[in-house]
Amino acid sequence: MSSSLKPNIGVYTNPAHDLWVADTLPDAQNIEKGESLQPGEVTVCIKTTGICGSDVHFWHAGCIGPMIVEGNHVLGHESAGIILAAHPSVTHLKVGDRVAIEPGLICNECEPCLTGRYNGCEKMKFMSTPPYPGLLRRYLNHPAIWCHKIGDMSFEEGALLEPLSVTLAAMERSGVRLGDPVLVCGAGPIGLTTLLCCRAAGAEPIVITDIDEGRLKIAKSLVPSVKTVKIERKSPEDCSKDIVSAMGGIEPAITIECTGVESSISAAIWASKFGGKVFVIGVGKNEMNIPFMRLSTREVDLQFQYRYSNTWPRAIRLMQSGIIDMNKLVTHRFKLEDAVKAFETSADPKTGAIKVLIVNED
Ligand SMILES: NC(=O)c1ccc[n+]([C@@H]2O[C@H](COP(=O)([O-])OP(=O)(O)OC[C@H]3O[C@@H](n4cnc5c(N)ncnc54)[C@H](O)[C@@H]3O)[C@@H](O)[C@H]2O)c1
Ligand SMILES: OC[C@H](O)C(O)[C@@H](O)CO
Repeated sequence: MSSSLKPNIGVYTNPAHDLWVADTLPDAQNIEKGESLQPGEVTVCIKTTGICGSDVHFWHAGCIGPMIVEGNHVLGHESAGIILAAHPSVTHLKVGDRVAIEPGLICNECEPCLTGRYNGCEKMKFMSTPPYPGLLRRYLNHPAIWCHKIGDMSFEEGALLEPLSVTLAAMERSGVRLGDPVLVCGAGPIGLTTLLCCRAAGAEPIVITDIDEGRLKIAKSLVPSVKTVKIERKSPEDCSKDIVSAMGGIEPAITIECTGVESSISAAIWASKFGGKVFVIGVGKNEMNIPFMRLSTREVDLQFQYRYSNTWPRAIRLMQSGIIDMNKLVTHRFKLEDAVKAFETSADPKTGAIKVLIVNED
């Protein structure tokens, strides 16, 4: 290990909506003395971290539903880096290995954990969801089992495995098949990743919606065959007519909803074919009005996703093979020391930011 580590710094927010970079744990001196690791842990020098909409939300709103920022809180859960030290009990990772970090630490005892759907673990410590500090730091101690080797993949791609994981979980449970007419609502990072996955899965035709023309242009540049619909101030039922028309008169069999906005979910329900499915990744208000009788009389399934489980190995294969290329989603890069600028850029729609990355240049 290097004998002169830089001080460990992290990116914080608090209930007063401040955002700042300051010292954090583990302390660099303790890392150097080899005193900071518990059995099963490794120290990772984090190289790249993506900013997620939820990070911006924790900063601006101070909460997501019941997850509330109550003190000084480190953000970030989309990270990749290099192993700096390993506890002697760790056998499958060594110093110098490049890894992507899965941010959720589970209890391994409850029914969801024991049946492989560990995203349902009630005791999940999801790094960056209060009160568990996030990954936006220079150095991190993390259980080795939640560090996935990425070979020679770039750290940027390693960081993008987390949003890809969200979409892969949705792809698996929504059951998109070859030739399915698919609607993707929202062309943010998750919607665009979903678009790439639906194209790779052979969905056809694919329509993507957004209220922002710029984001629809990016969708078109990623997947030229996609049909785009700019959502105007119309009723959800009228928006659904625009969607079906863009699909060439075909009603979507599956919608992957990536906004969490009530009117968008409703439009997707109105557009769906009899027996179709609206699969909601987006998160939104605690309670919503949706066209219940349309769901009922058209036997449209409404399904939801909460994070992911067992997606990283699959995501790594897709990224490494080039089947999914998310590099074009990266619009901005900032140094860790400039994280405040990075967050301001990510939060400002005028910047055209899609995925903003924070890079530790050590
Ligand atoms: N379920 C999960 O585990 C999980 C994980 C990650 C993200 N999410 C959620 O997924 C959603 C998408 O994430 P993101 O990072 O892409 O967010 P984002 O905010 O960057 O993107 C959402 C997009 O939806 C567009 N939009 C807003 N209203 C719309 C409407 N009425 N019709 C069509 N488009 C509309 C916005 O312009 C934006 O481009 C968010 O709600 C996020 O919190 C959920
Ligand atoms: O990808 C994971 C998600 O962003 C998180 O669940 C976040 O929304 C709340 O913790």
